[in-house]
Amino acid sequence: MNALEINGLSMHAGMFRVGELSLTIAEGEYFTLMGRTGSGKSLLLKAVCGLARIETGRIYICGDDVTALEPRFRGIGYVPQDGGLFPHLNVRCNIAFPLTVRGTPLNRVAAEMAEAVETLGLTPLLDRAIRGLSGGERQKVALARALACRPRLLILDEPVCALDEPARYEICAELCRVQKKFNVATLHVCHSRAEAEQVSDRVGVMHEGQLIESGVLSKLLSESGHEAVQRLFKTNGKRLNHEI
Ligand SMILES: Nc1ncnc2c1ncn2[C@@H]1O[C@H](COP(=O)(O)OP(=O)(O)OP(=O)(O)O)[C@@H](O)[C@H]1O
Repeated sequence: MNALEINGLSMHAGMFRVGELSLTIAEGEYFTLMGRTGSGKSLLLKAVCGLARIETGRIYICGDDVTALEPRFRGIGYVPQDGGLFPHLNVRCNIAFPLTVRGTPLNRVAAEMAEAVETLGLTPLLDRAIRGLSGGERQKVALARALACRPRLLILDEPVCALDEPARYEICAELCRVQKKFNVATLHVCHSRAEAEQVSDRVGVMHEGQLIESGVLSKLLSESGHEAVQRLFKTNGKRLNHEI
């Protein structure tokens, strides 16, 4: 069974149109979505999360049709670009937040979040305020929060874009390790070929609202005849590790 299946999705925002677009991500697969700025990646993520209205198509998560479901019932762990942490809550309360809003009994919250906390080495930070954490620590907290509810699909929107290069590498290595440990299918938007090479099983390329190519990155690099794909990776490859 696929972790995510999108069939014939179309939507628009202002004058911009996405689709029709179909995509599948297998159970446990790490899928990276790339594309020039403004190609529609964030709109697609919002549609999958249930934060934007679609016009046609269906979205299935682990076989369940979630097209009409509210975001909180879709079983998605979402890490937005800026981490989206609550500055007035400490690390522990940030990670616990999705469990408490789903009504997890208070005496079960610590146990439910323990694996995510331990896997990401966050135990020493639990009582810290969000202010004062490093960028990498914030990203780990955001990731632990997304994993605490044991999502069926993890969605990461440029999760390391605010970090310097060594920190990006470290957090991406951590992402791979944690993703495998939780065996959670992952949809990760990024702009860096180096990042995609480090984490992905497969890569998809969006261009002007369409998913124009998807596959193993090395194959896309050597075999794709699509001009937009070649242009994307040519620019990206020359300035490896830099955003386009
Ligand atoms: N609410 C909106 N109203 C009008 N236009 C929108 C709206 N949201 C997005 N767009 C437009 O849709 C297009 C795609 O936006 P989107 O944010 O999905 O791009 P992206 O590929 O995620 O870009 P980036 O890599 O820069 O984050 C852009 O031209 C954007 O201006």
